[in-house]
Amino acid sequence: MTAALRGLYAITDTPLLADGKLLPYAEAALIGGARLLQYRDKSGDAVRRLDEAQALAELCQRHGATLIINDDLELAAHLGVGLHLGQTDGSLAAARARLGAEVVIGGTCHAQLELAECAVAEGASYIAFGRFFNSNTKPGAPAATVELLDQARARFAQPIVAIGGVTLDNAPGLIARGASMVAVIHALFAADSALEVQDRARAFAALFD
Ligand SMILES: Cc1ncc(COP(=O)(O)OP(=O)(O)O)c(N)n1
Ligand SMILES: Cc1nc(C(=O)O)sc1CCOP(=O)(O)O
Ligand SMILES: [Mg+2]
Repeated sequence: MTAALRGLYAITDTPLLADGKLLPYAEAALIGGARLLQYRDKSGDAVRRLDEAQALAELCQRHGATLIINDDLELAAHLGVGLHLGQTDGSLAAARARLGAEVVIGGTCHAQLELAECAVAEGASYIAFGRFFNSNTKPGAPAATVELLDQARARFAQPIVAIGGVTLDNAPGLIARGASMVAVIHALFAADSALEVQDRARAFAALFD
């Protein structure tokens, strides 16, 4: 079945979800209504990465959500799940050829429609633009404006992901301008409890009703 690419896109962050928070907080986001969950881990610890990604794949399956692996085609291929690639993370076309037609593959397009043209031509399932606001997680990411969303929506049929400093306050403006999904780390997972994550996820998800 093709994944519905609309709604809350939760992205994990290893430092933020240390001390045993990864699985309970990820599950809370899924219970709250996140439709996509990205495993974003920048460590080189292959054993832990495989363990964690496998556990997240089971959680996503249980909650009817789609798991996306950041950066790592081999891990995505091993688990048979989705993949997100940035501009320096390898060929999107090669990833599509390897993972097959049905798997969700996303591409980072920063604030450039030309990058989105390439991503679509190479088989991206969604195109991601950002950063729209100040980001706690990635403050140095190139900045994008909301006007870009108008242009992207007019030009592309593919679902559009908005990322970077997205909060419950600013997400409605992104959705109104054409974002099919909002990708969130800090405003979702920088929380004192799993219950708080669940409440925040539910509030993000309700913005798409
Ligand atoms: C949904 C989504 N959009 C953009 C990114 C950023 O990808 P990238 O530019 O490769 O940066 P890293 O996340 O790898 O630091 C993303 N991960 N997810
Ligand atoms: C991983 C990432 N990529 C970005 C981009 O603009 O491409 S912004 C970003 C960080 C998103 O985290 P937060 O919700 O905490 O700002
Ligand atoms: Mg990357």
